[in-house]
Amino acid sequence: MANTGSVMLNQKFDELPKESFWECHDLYQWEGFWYYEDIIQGMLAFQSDYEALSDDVILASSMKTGTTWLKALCVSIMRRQSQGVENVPHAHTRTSEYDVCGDNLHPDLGRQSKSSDQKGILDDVAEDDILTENVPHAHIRTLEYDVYRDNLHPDFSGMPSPRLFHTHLPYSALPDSIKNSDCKIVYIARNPKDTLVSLWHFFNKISRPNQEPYSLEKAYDAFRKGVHLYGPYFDHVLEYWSESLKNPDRILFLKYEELKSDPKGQVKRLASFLGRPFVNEDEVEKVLWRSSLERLKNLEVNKNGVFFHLKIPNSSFFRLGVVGDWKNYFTDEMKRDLDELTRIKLEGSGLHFDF
Ligand SMILES: Nc1ncnc2c1ncn2[C@@H]1O[C@H](COP(=O)(O)OS(=O)(=O)O)[C@@H](OP(=O)(O)O)[C@H]1O
Repeated sequence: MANTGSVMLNQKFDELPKESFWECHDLYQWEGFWYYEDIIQGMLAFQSDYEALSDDVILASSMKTGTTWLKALCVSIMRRQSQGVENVPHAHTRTSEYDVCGDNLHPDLGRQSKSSDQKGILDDVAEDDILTENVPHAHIRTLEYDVYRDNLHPDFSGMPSPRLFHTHLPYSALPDSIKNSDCKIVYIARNPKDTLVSLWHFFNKISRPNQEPYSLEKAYDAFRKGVHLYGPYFDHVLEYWSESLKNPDRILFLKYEELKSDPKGQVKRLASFLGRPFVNEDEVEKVLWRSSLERLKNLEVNKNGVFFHLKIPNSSFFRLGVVGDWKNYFTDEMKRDLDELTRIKLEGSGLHFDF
């Protein structure tokens, strides 16, 4: 079955539109969006195999829009001790590390010891604080990549509910099983200019570590045309935006910039949507601190660990995390042009990014 599928797919790949990405990867266009070949294979397996449960939570995002932060927030929210032991899905994120994908993957748990320079940060470490053990991506897996790329029928049977997963796929590419279920989806979007700058830094770091950086001008052109991993960015954002308008109880649409400007308000909104409202302000503060960039990037596991699935340093997921970093890179013309493209693409949708 799997072999037949991959033979058919190989034939199909020859017919797909193909473009180079960062001059070191091939991207294929599948139903309007651009992916690596192995991601298309993972996506097809995900689409045909995944059976959504009504209490699943699917986090979704285009790349570099706040995925790592959203995963950290959801891990922290779902594991809060104040919910009572029976409500805390103690093992469920950890289950995704071991049971879902098999435990032959040797996750780098990197459990740390307290060295004097980390002491301030690690004073906060508690039993329920698994973010100290591994990068947020290892706790909430990206389905089409970390789960289905190497496994056509992963075994989810040991996983307590609610199950938390993530996907970078556009809404149109989600399995029908998710679209037709009551399970919740949380999408995070970010303004296109910072998204592009973040994407540019990330792929220069992971794909061209010993080469000249891919120029910002080329990256800009590719982003503008929508030819980037999981692009076009605007189509991705708009699909989830319009679904969230149709179905606000099922799809929560967050913006990175709003999480930055009103962290407490937005994280309360997120916790309530997940069915885990906070009982007091201390809890809100704790979740925000545990998930903060400042803290995460200084944890030993994120400074020196490697995300075994992508074989890239955990540190590459944490950089500046500010709104408006594009101002340090864009020319006036790039700003004008991308703002105009954004205006055209989002016109009439009700969605806007004022950053
Ligand atoms: N905890 C936390 N808080 C705030 N911001 C954070 C956090 N973790 C990561 N980041 C910043 O998010 C950017 C990475 O985006 P993603 O996590 O979506 O990347 S990925 O798609 O999962 O590879 C990247 O943004 P830039 O700094 O602008 O590059 C990260 O620095």
